[in-house]
Amino acid sequence: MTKINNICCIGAGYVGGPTMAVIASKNPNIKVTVVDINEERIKAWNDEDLTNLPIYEPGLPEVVQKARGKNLFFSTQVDEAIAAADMVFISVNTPTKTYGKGKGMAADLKYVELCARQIARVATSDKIVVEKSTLPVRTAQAIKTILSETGNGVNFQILSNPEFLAEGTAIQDLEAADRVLIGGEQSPEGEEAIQALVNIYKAWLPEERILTTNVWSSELSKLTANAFLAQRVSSINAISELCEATGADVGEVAKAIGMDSRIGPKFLNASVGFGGSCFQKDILNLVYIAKSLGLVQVADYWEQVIIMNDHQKNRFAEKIVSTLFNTVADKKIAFLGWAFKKDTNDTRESAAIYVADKLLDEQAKITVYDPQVKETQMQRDLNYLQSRTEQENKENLTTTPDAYACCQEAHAIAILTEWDEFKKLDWQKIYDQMPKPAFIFDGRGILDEEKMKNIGFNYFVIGG
Ligand SMILES: NC(=O)c1ccc[n+]([C@@H]2O[C@H](COP(=O)([O-])OP(=O)(O)OC[C@H]3O[C@@H](n4cnc5c(N)ncnc54)[C@H](O)[C@@H]3O)[C@@H](O)[C@H]2O)c1
Ligand SMILES: O=c1ccn([C@@H]2O[C@H](COP(=O)(O)OP(=O)(O)O[C@H]3O[C@H](CO)[C@@H](O)[C@H](O)[C@H]3O)[C@@H](O)[C@H]2O)c(=O)[nH]1
Repeated sequence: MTKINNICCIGAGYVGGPTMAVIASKNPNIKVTVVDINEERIKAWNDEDLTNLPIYEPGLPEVVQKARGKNLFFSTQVDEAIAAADMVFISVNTPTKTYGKGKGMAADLKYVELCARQIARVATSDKIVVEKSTLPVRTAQAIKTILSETGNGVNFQILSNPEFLAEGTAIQDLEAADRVLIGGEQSPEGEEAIQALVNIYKAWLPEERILTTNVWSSELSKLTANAFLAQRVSSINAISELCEATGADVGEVAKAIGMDSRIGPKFLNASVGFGGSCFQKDILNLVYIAKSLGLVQVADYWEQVIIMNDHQKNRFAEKIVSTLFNTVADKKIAFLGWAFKKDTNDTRESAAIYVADKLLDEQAKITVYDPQVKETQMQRDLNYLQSRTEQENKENLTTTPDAYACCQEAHAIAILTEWDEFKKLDWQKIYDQMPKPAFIFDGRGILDEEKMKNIGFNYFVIGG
């Protein structure tokens, strides 16, 4: 029976950091070292001041504090940590390819391959290698080939253990996971490796929530779960446009359908469009896999989820322009929120970026307030699109650390992220400081429509 004493996790990002912090805090006898090539990130993970952790995630500082320096370590010494480990998690980024074959669709596996090669180069003892990153089906086979051709007599077992945490609720998702999925080889050695990983999760999760499958099912289940979740958002967003055209209310429709136990109430919030580092990337990857296999109808079916999401972001921006008398040129538009959802500082694929880009094309002046996102990040997000010069982005999109200052003198307020604190703002005070007519475009449906209208706002909500 393989007993794990030492874990190394390659990649100290949104997944590697929180996941290993929870594994370490629940398994005090296992030494867990999280390594990364990004020195700044590792420095932040080791910062004495826990408010400086590189990731904003409720509950994370407490878990890190519990284990860090005892059995949880963050380091840039990648080779040493790999060499010492019985089990190595690969938790590096797998973004959409931006070049070559599959550009704009396939997952870029170069970071994963580099990890496999590094493990192969450094290992002198047998190891279980765990795919934590989200990967296309059959990637484990590629990793296995790289690892088994080293010729140094070291044995490797490859497991797929996709992560299902959502940002903003990562700690509770990890501590009370609906399920943990472990895919492994159907052989005595494979079973033993699976069991070693099961034992780690069993430290805090009931065994019936730990599901074991073959490797390919595990890899495909991760992509499928995200595709189904994103599909729900695009489905309700499609209905939101229909609601706006007919006088139905998308909140009421979502409640009515969600009470059907076959549909269920979760993930039915109409919005300005889903963002985040996973949904779009994983669906594009699924579409690419289907296309590569000649499954045209399957590919088209899932691609529609992305098409609908792009449409939702566009039409929100267009609604702002058309409502403001067809011009936002030189008008101040206040953005409340930049993160892709509340309770995270992550902005990857955030709808706010695309809405801002469209409004900047229309020569708007945007001011943003987000409680956790830094201005440098916002500028990076915009510059990445290459729609205009960095100087122009800097001049036309500014930030403020205060929501009231953000909204002062604004022609319109656009709510892009559902931060709880936005609900508690003094909306009368905000109204008093705006030129009239004053507009709110609630892209998250978080404000009380009647109250806003009574104050005097022209209030537009998605699906209302
Ligand atoms: N973010 C999420 O909520 C989430 C949830 C579930 C699954 N996933 C998947 O998990 C994986 C990681 O996502 P993330 O959001 O944590 O990414 P991330 O970009 O936040 O972190 C990845 C880290 O890996 C590091 N890295 C890359 N190559 C390396 C190497 N060769 N050696 C050492 N470090 C290296 C990077 O410097 C980076 O800090 C992705 O495949 C993603 O799809 C993400
Ligand atoms: O009813 C809803 C639910 C979500 N969203 C949006 O959808 C996006 C994604 O939200 P969420 O799924 O909560 O966050 P992620 O951190 O992206 O988590 C998803 O992606 C992760 C990475 O693969 C998976 O591990 C998680 O299970 C999966 O929920 C965000 O922009 C949300 O605002 C909506 O617009 N309406």
